[in-house]
Amino acid sequence: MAETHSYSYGLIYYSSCTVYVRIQQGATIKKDLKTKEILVARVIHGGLADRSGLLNPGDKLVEVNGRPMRGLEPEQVIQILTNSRGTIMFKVIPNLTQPDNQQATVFVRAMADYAPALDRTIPCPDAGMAFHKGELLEIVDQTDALWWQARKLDSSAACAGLIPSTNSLKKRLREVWFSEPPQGHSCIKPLDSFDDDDDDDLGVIDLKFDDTDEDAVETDELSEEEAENDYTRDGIYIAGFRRSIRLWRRRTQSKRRQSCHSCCPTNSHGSLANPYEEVVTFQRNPEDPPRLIALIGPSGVGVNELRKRIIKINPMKFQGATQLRPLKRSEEAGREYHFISRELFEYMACNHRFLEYGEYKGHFYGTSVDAIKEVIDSGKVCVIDIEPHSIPSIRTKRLQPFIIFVRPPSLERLRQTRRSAKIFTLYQMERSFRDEDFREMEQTSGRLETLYGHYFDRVLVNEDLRETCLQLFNLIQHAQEDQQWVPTAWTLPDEP
Ligand SMILES: Nc1ncnc2c1ncn2[C@@H]1O[C@H](COP(=O)(O)OP(=O)(O)OP(=O)(O)O)[C@@H](O)[C@H]1O
Repeated sequence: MAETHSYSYGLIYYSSCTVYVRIQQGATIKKDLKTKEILVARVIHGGLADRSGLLNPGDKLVEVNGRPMRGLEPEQVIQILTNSRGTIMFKVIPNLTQPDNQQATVFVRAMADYAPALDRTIPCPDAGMAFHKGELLEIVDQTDALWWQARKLDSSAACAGLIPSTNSLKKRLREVWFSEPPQGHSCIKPLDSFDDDDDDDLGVIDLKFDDTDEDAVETDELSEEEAENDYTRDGIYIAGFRRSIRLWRRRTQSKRRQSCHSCCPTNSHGSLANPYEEVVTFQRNPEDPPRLIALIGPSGVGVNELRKRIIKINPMKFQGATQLRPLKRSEEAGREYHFISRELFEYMACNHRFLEYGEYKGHFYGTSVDAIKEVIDSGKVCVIDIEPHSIPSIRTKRLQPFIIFVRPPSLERLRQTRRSAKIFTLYQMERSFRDEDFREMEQTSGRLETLYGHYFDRVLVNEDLRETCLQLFNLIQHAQEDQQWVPTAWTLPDEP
């Protein structure tokens, strides 16, 4: 049965099969279709009725100002209330079999959007509470299997609102998902197919290439041996992201973007599994390994630059994760890369041991979870730059990542601050930024926030490089030392 209700005495909302009405602020009533009696359906947490303690679900509303209620329709009851002036007297027969409502409050992070106004199934749309992905909710009542009551943590509203239970929301998301046109899963590819597709990509790109840029073109002549501003300090090797990895990212960018849309856990299909993620406040014990710091941002925004700078400031405290690749003459095992056989690489890829992997010029490259863990276990803060689709792989109890999204400033500020900056493109190693790069950065940034924003612990606007570096430094400290909301699963003891 659906519910209708009124915020004040004057407002009535109801749907056709509805026999619930909200009286005053904080309760809904319903008509029992068998007995024709008017009952209190629900008491809204924090509302007037709840605070008075006088009304409970199941109470029979016998009279209002001396007028019998039996046989009336809920909207007639509301009309009576609307027309009443001064004190309104309710005669109520209490429901003596109150359900045990002593449940613990649960905190969750919404992993899907919800709009009561668009939900045909909500019993009482006016009592519903809209929320967006990423918002923290305090669930105060779960007595009803289908509809819970919750408050937003960052809201000052005293009154709770109706939200769908996990199962109701899953059902609704499933309906939405089935009504969407099917998406191709281009992400499901055997390892070997990367090479061929990359060549295709290059073909397309070559056609688009602007002649005036010829001098700067390096495409396939890019030196693989070339490290990128890598250097050693105090005997510690400090690496930026290797060019080969970044080139691979560039080459496969369009495909990975597609795959994000069709099968990433942030679309309606993915959130089906867990539309509410239970969370708790968490204070890291100083004795525990540091939390992983993961930077995410649109290409060119400065994620790699920030990461390198932070590590350079204090290489004894911060470190990147060593990547895996076949050994070359000039390289030293365990410095830029760890080296493993192709068989082992494929085995690790199949067993989800990489956060990210790819192939460039016949060589596989990857960042393994073990490499990150190695840094963390050494007591250093591991700072990595990841692609958004890798977020679910790192959101584990083992790594406990603090995810920072690096957002570009306004177009105007980008033009001003990036005058001497060089963009790294598939066609050219380093060229000046153009307006179209800035616009693409802005669009990608918006898309990433829409798709993945609920995973971001903080957003950092990279305007002035020195200032952003300082802010990043402070954020990293905050991640390690201050209390935060994290998935409850991270705090549970390991199963034997
Ligand atoms: N705040 C800033 N002000 C000026 N220049 C910046 C700023 N942030 C980054 N840059 C410069 O912008 C360029 C691109 O930065 P970076 O290489 O870190 O991009 P990215 O986010 O890692 O993207 P990609 O991985 O695609 O290269 C570099 O030349 C970097 O020095």
